[in-house]
Amino acid sequence: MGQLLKNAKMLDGKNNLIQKDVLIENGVIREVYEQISEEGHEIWDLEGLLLVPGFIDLHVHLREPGGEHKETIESGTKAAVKGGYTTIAAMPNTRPVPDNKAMMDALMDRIEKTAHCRVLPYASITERQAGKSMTDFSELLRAGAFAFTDDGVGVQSAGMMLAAMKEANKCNTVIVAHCEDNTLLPKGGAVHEGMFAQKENIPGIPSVSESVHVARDVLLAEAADARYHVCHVSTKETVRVIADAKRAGIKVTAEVTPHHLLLSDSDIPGQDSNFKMNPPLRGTEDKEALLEALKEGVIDFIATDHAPHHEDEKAQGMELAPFGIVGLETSFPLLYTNLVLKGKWTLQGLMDAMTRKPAEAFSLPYGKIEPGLAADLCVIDLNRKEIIDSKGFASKGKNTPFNGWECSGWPVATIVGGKIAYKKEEALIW
Ligand SMILES: NC(=O)N[C@@H](CC(=O)O)C(=O)O
Ligand SMILES: [Zn+2]
Ligand SMILES: [Zn+2]
Repeated sequence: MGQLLKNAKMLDGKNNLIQKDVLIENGVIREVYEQISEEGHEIWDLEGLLLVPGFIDLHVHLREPGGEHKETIESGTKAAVKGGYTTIAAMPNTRPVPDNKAMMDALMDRIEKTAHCRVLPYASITERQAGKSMTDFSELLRAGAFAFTDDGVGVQSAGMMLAAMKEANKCNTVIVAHCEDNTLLPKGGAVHEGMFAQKENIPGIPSVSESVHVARDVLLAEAADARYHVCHVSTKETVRVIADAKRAGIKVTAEVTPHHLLLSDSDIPGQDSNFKMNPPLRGTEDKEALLEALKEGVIDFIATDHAPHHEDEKAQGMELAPFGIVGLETSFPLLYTNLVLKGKWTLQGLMDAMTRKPAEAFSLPYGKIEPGLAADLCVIDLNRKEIIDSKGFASKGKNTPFNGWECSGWPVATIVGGKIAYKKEEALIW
């Protein structure tokens, strides 16, 4: 017996909505067709709701181990499936850092036991992410590492980055980079070096602290012939560097967050630490350049950089609070409402940036609704309106700058490997 999803609206790849049935058997998509016979199958009637591939978020902080007061693999993946995600990649800035086989084994075990969706664990590039000595890539890959990053800090030494890229090339893996040159950071920098920083007299983080690292790294990637990915692009200069690198044939991909697409430093209402993240919200010109870059494919996909922190930590005020905001439970409704419904982008473009594109960039067998692929799916009610209220989040992190925003387009069911991982009962008849 299979599960037959009836009357689903699906995107056809060209931004048209078409009605199809989807048959799942043993967790795998068996058939996608206009009308599939109901005989012998369990029927899930979607009544014209949108059926899409489960979202993929390759930049998530789950905080376990060591930061369980902020988030756990359990709570973070619960937030993920509520947001429509079926695959997420977990950043290694935990305590301890997954920088050896024993740690990676333990992490894989926790994922296996507690995760509600697929979790791909990053290993660190350097031991303890200290930037000094490289981890054992092949051993970590054998233990299950997805790719390598020191996210949370930039790899300061060009020599170390080049060595890591050469090793990545040998091991057929990807270097994923948080780009930030510490020598360009002011002491206590908390927001973008721009209007808001000036007005509030807060030390500003300059755009060049990001772009100079990206410029360095694409040249290193060229020298090492490595696959290289840029995390959370925030500046127009970074966009220009990536566009140039792609033109030169360098194997670079890049991501952008929902918050950098939707907010700039002019939207920061005052000293509210829910608007403090790294990289910071930049100027409006940066924000516009990021959306253009995403539409043109200079930036490849969207990642949330879900970075939960405890209320008490965030309550320390703009200058002392840790960097980071949550994103898993609000990304699609925010982007659909503020980009698609406002005519700035197509639904197909947005969907690809959250499903097919991240999968292709990292050669993952997900991100499409096709026979033979895992039944990782999300059902969305495009007409459902809700006001964002972090009190209701599944995530332990309530640190969002989007509280009170009214959005349409809420995920109402998420299916991972053919199993229902999340279902909003009141929104569905099945
Ligand atoms: N993005 C953030 O503001 N914070 C991240 C670290 C990071 O992504 O660099 C975190 O771990 O809290
Ligand atoms: Zn980062
Ligand atoms: Zn991050």
